[in-house]
Amino acid sequence: MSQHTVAVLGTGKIGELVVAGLLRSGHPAENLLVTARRPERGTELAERYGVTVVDNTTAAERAGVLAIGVKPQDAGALLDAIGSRIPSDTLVVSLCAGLPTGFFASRLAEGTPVIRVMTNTPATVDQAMTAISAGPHATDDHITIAEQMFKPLGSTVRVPEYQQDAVTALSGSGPAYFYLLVEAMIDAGVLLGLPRTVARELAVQTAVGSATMLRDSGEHPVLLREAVTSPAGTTAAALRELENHGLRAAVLSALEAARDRAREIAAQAK
Ligand SMILES: NC(=O)C1=CN([C@@H]2O[C@H](COP(=O)(O)OP(=O)(O)OC[C@H]3O[C@@H](n4cnc5c(N)ncnc54)[C@H](OP(=O)(O)O)[C@@H]3O)[C@@H](O)[C@H]2O)C=CC1
Ligand SMILES: O=C(O)[C@@H]1CCC=N1
Repeated sequence: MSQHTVAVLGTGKIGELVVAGLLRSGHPAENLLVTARRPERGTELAERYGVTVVDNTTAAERAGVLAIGVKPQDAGALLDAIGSRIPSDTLVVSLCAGLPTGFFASRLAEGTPVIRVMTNTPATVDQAMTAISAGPHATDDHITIAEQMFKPLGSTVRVPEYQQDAVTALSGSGPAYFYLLVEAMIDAGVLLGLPRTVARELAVQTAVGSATMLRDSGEHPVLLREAVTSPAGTTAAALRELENHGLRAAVLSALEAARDRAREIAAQAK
């Protein structure tokens, strides 16, 4: 991986996480190019990471691996501008929600390998969940390169591309659902009279402890929940309210809405 020149086109939140992760994993800064729409963003990235800021065309011509980090709505214009400058042996890795690999392939030279990746913001603390799919012309070796890019940021899994909109709904957007729950628990603690700082510490450590148990025990969440739920106890009273208010149905609808939005983004992309 470190021998490849990697360019991140559109280095916003997710692009920056990729840059930071590559550097943390020992990828040489001199083999890393970034592009930014605003000059001040480029300066910020150069100062923070010691990476080289170039324009999109230069990145397209120089990089062996091109990560597309722009919003899906900006990807068409970007590819229309530089697609013809990307050599067909460049590995194109899309980080974009919704867009199928065919969207990119149709704007690239015939034979260019394309991979679709869906990561998430816990990459910040090397706890990302990244799903990787082979698109047109992507071989096992290309997938391995993508895995080497994302393994330093957390876990990776290979999925068929048709599952990527569901992945986006679950793990791509997923951190936001947990943050919302924690936020609501903090507010509820305050409602019950706890100082906000105490409520925050309780809610965050409870989330961290519960997540660690989920990962490390290998137990089904139902069993972990049952172990907390004493007969005629406090937890059962609370869980009844969550079910009464449709938490489970809300989660099902929420993920369907996210999946549908990914499809809509793809349908609207030009
Ligand atoms: N945020 C998340 O949790 C996740 C996002 N994604 C995907 O990652 C991608 C990026 O999302 P995110 O990082 O949140 O978005 P950001 O808006 O933070 O990043 C996109 C960046 O691309 C820049 N940009 C746009 N057009 C160009 C261009 N032509 N040349 C150079 N730079 C350009 C933008 O510049 P400017 O700052 O001027 O707007 C911005 O900095 C999206 O496709 C999204 O679907 C995937 C998984 C999770
Ligand atoms: O909200 C979004 O569209 C992006 C994709 C997954 C997470 N954030």
